[in-house]
Amino acid sequence: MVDHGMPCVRRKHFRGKAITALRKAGIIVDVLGEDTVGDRAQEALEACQYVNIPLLYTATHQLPFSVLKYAMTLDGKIATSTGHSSWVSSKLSRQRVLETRGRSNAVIVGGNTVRRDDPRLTARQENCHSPVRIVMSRGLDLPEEANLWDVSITPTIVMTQRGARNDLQKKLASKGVEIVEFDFLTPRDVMNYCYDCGFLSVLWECGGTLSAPAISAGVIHKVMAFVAPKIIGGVRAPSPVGELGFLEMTQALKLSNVSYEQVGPDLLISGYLYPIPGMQVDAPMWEEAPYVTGSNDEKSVIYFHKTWGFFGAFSTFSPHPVSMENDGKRISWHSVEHYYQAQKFNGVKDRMAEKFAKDIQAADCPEKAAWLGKNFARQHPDLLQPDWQQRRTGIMYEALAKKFSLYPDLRNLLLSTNSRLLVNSSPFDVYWGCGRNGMGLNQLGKLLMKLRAEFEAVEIVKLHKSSIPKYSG
Ligand SMILES: NC(=O)C1=CN([C@@H]2O[C@H](COP(=O)(O)OP(=O)(O)OC[C@H]3O[C@@H](n4cnc5c(N)ncnc54)[C@H](OP(=O)(O)O)[C@@H]3O)[C@@H](O)[C@H]2O)C=CC1
Ligand SMILES: Nc1c(N[C@@H]2O[C@H](COP(=O)(O)O)[C@@H](O)[C@H]2O)[nH]c(=O)[nH]c1=O
Repeated sequence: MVDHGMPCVRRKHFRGKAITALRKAGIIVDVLGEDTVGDRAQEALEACQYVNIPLLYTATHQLPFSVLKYAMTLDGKIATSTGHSSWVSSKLSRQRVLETRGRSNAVIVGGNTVRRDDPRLTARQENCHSPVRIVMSRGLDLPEEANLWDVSITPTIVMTQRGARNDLQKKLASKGVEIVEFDFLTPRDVMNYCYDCGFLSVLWECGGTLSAPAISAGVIHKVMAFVAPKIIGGVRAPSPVGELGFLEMTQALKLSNVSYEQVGPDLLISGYLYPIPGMQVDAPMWEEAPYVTGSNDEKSVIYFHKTWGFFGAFSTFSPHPVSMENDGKRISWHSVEHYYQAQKFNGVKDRMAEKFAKDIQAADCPEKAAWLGKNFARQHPDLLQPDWQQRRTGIMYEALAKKFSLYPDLRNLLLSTNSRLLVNSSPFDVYWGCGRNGMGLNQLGKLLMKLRAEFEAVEIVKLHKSSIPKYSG
């Protein structure tokens, strides 16, 4: 395929003509399975897949392949507490970043990075491709003069919210900067925009304020972290990823296909937040049993997540009200999710905790109940009911048992899954779901399978009883 002898997979519809044409043009073409066989063919196939990663991700996710890159000190800071960050990583590491920029269609930073660093974000190579620079700024409180407004080398696009600082918009537009307005600026909207532009790979060089919502939105596929053997300290010094709302280590996002490379004095750690399409997940950091990948037979697995899916009723968000007993009183809940979230504060003798539980109960949809429950817990972990972490699985099980007992159709649907593995495929939840790389704990799936086994046991007893011949003396 390429002039330095790297092989490539041949597709049937290319058979013959393209290969001959390339060879005639003096390009060395190795055909897997013909010129390259055995272990080398496998290696070559992997090499091809790595080369094509942006294309594979873009095709699979319908979003450009996105890499979050940052340079941090050994104590996890990307700048000092004053925001000074030049430089955390070595010259050699920064050179690597320039090369990565040269292979990217766009580089994204947030408003703070522009205000603090006045970056150029070019690839700094003569006659070489430089990516389009994208600035995400909601308030548009950006300087009138900045390196990024010089578009003579490569374009700059400022993405903002409708109506933000029209005066500055005009000034920037007059310098040749493109302005794109969104009703509400989110990382996903920006990535959809990039996808529509035909971009295949995007490099995020922002700070933690923007990287966190980008990760939460599921638009970051790979992380490149340069770790410099330096310590800067500072409780307010920024870190590479801001608030993700996680409460326990089990929620940590685990990277797969991780590589470690020394670059000058620094260590470059790279890995994938989503499995590389078509490649086996290799997760060396995974210490718990990878429940979901336990079965090789895809047909034996039922994935559920969104309520509108075929098995959507398995989701705790499904609109099946449940009435649960509490202190001798029966209380009705709009969904299992409402009940579960409110239980976080149940029984806590505190007016605020009581109000939290009431607000969650009154939430007009399960999504709102989940959002409220998670936020309250994050802001007031002191108000969680004692031993919540230990008790929550049991609480969820009680609610599920009630839901599937109340609705015979749901019970039948659950029983119809026989012995198939049930997996909550939520990419954002590594406790109740399998997480984005399929390795989460899948607690919801496990509870449903436990419940199914209980229902089956009841069915067997019923069948047994009905098959005992009655004495008709
Ligand atoms: N060592 C390293 O690798 C790097 C270090 N840095 C350092 O980090 C610091 C800046 O990082 P940080 O403060 O986190 O800033 P970011 O670069 O993450 O920018 C945050 C800004 O992004 C804009 N934004 C647009 N949309 C959103 C959204 N949906 N959610 C959140 N923000 C959004 C906002 O701009 P607005 O306020 O304009 O609306 C927000 O203030 C600087 O000190 C810089 O030197 C930065 C990058 C890399
Ligand atoms: N501080 C820091 C980085 N910072 C990133 O590089 C940007 C500056 O790019 P430029 O103006 O083109 O040189 C800056 O705004 C931020 O996004 N990168 C790194 O590889 N290592 C570092 O130590």
